[in-house]
Amino acid sequence: MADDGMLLNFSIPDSGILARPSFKGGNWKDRLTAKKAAQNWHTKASARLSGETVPKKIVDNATDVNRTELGQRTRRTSKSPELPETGERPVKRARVSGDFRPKATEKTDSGDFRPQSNPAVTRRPGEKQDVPKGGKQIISSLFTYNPASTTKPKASERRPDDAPLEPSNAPLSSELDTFTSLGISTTLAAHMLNKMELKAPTAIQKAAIAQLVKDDSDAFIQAETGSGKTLAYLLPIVQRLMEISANMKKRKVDENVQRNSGLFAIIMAPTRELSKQIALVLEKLLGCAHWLVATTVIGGEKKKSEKARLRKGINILVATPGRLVDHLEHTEALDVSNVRWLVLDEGDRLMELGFEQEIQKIVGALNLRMRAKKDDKLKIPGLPEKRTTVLCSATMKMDVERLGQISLKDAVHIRADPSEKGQVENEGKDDQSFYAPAQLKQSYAVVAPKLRLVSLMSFLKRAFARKGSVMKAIVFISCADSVDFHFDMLTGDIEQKLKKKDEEAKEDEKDDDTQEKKKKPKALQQADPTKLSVTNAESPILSTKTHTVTAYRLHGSLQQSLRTSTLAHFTKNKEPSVLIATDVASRGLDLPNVDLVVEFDPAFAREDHLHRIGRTARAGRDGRACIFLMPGCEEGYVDILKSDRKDTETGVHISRQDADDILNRGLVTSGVVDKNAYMDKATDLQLAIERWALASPSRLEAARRAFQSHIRAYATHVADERKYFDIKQLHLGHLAKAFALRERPSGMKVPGLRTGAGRGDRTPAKIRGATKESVRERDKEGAPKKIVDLDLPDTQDTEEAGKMRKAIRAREKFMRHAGMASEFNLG
Ligand SMILES: Nc1ncnc2c1ncn2[C@@H]1O[C@H](COP(=O)(O)OP(=O)(O)OP(=O)(O)O)[C@@H](O)[C@H]1O
Repeated sequence: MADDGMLLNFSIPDSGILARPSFKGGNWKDRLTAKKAAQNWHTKASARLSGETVPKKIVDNATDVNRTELGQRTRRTSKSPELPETGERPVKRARVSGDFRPKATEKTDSGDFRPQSNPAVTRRPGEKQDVPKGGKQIISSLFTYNPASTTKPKASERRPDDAPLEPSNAPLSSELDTFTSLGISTTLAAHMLNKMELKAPTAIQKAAIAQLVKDDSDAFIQAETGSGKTLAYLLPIVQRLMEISANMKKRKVDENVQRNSGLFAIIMAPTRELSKQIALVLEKLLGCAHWLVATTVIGGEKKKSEKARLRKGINILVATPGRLVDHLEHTEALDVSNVRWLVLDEGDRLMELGFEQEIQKIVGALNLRMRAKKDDKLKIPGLPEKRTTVLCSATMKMDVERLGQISLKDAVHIRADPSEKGQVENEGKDDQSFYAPAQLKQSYAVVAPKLRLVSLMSFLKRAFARKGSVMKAIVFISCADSVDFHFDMLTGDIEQKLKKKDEEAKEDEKDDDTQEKKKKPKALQQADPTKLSVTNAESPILSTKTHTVTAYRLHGSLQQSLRTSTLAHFTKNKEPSVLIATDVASRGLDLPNVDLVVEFDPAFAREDHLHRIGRTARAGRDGRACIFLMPGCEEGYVDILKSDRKDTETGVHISRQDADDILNRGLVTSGVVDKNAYMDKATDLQLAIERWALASPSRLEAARRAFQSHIRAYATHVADERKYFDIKQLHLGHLAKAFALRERPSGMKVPGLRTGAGRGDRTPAKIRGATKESVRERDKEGAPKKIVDLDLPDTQDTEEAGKMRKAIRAREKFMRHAGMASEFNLG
């Protein structure tokens, strides 16, 4: 065969065909450890190639960083050594607390194998490590031992629902549907058009206004979130009062209704924020009837100034129940004998929060004083003889029936006419089914506990990547401590830690601390978790070169004035922003331009979920919502969410995302799916967050508190849904990683967690033999905090145990509600 002139160079280098990888990143010790590990493997691999047998090395499956300085994670890059097929681990791997799974070479989610290399951890020299007394730092790789999804995504779930959907809560578009056609005066309608830009009523407004303007029957207004229920009850009241006023003028009884003519309407709402919001809408409406005066009496405000306002005279009062009862008992000037409209906004929430007694007291006082005034000669002409009570919510069941017994008589159930555009035909359907707005695009993300934190970051990074794609987002988190932790992290200098990951020069190490301080942007230094006075700051990790993203926090432990100013700031901010909040922001709040709601922690009940996602897609606008679920029993919750819309065969369309998609889209900018790239980036991010948390004792403390509170909150899902949110299925060790923690949960003394060795059954909710006091947490002042005690009896099958469990659940529910009441700082 003729020589074709090509020479193939098959010469083998002296080092052999197995090139030694070069290691970058980590400090010198880390690199040395990794290098040794690779050398070790290299020797074994060479020996195998030459047919020698290698004695099996017994490796410790727990790594103690107190003992061993952990090496730089051996990345699975093209430079990394390939995995030996024997299943031997080249280096030690870390074991996650409570993780007793096989120690052999591990299979990743995608089915490929990754070496159980040194744990993915680097401790920066100079980092202060607040390691628990006698405790170990448990470090695990992000992508190992994650539970696999138990469900297969359906083809339809894989694609986002791009079809434009008819909004179900938008104003009606027919020319015939006007406010005046419903009995609203031209003055009021013109005012709404000119000053509030409200042209036509929504479907629920059409139904409610027509009823309440002409009739004094009690009513039960139920419509989906963002459908304009506030105006549905406010407009008829203002209209009726304007009519009475005009009537007085005509009969020359008086000039007009004056502020001292009497209190005619009371509107009660469960939270202070909602009360203020209602008062704001009312104030705008009263712009065309300035002689009518409205005010608020809510907890957290100065009682003295409220009393002064009540003394001057008020026609419409917006109140939280606790404060109203207080004034009824102690403020003589508060005369309720003329009250003819009582509105209970978010009626179901009022009952849930245990305001039954307060409502009973208020209704009792109104009845008593109204009767006493019956024969009064100085009656206001045109004032109805009977009081109308209106109950209002997007979700109402069970408790509301009880509320109805207390306050409603022969109530009319007002719902949107199903023949209106976008409305759901409810005929023959469960009367207690509630819907999310039809145009709201929903998705769920299946994310393993260890990946939760990086997935959230990636999700938000992606959402805010392009300016204008998402302007405002709300992230719902179960408890205040966790909100603080996540807010602090979002506003922390993690990006800097990420950038610095490869700069491991010794000079750097020496003055690491000072450099850290210098590089901290001003805004970030403010965002100290211990300083609750800071509720907004720039988020470097979400901001891009072209725009800044601001993070906000909101929860019930913040001072009322801060809560109010935070919401006002978030509302006014024209730049991209994200609000990290507890359920304090879930009910009734109308925050403009919220395009995305993320339920990072699922709501405690399906109704709460509907209210949360209802913060977007309001009044016909678009919106997106995503709920994070963990693989396993939580995935079953999707079926519940799908049943939220029963007008279609398949239920509501909810698309699915997996952690891989989220991480790839959020962290890898090339757009190409590259498993190695996103895994590396996610690991870097997780490490940067862990280093950031470890660098400050106060942050570490905040992370632990957040983790503990999260577990406690998890135990308070309603009984019906506990099969999806089963605390016994929670892998606490993995979950701790989502709080940037490297310590054993048992060492943290999580209430409800069995401490010590032998946690084989991993049933943290069981605290057999534990006294309440032993799991009771104390607040800063040393006062015992409320606890959720889930102590279940061992004899679960006996009738007695069944009864006991019922009683315990009832108590839990109470505790939850009691906890929420304090969370909201109500009344
Ligand atoms: N007729 C209308 N035309 C246009 N926008 C309206 C109309 N009525 C109300 N809105 C707007 O719709 C938004 C939602 O109204 P509102 O807060 O009353 O909803 P809701 O039904 O009480 O929601 P939720 O159940 O979440 O409390 C507000 O921004 C309000 O200004």
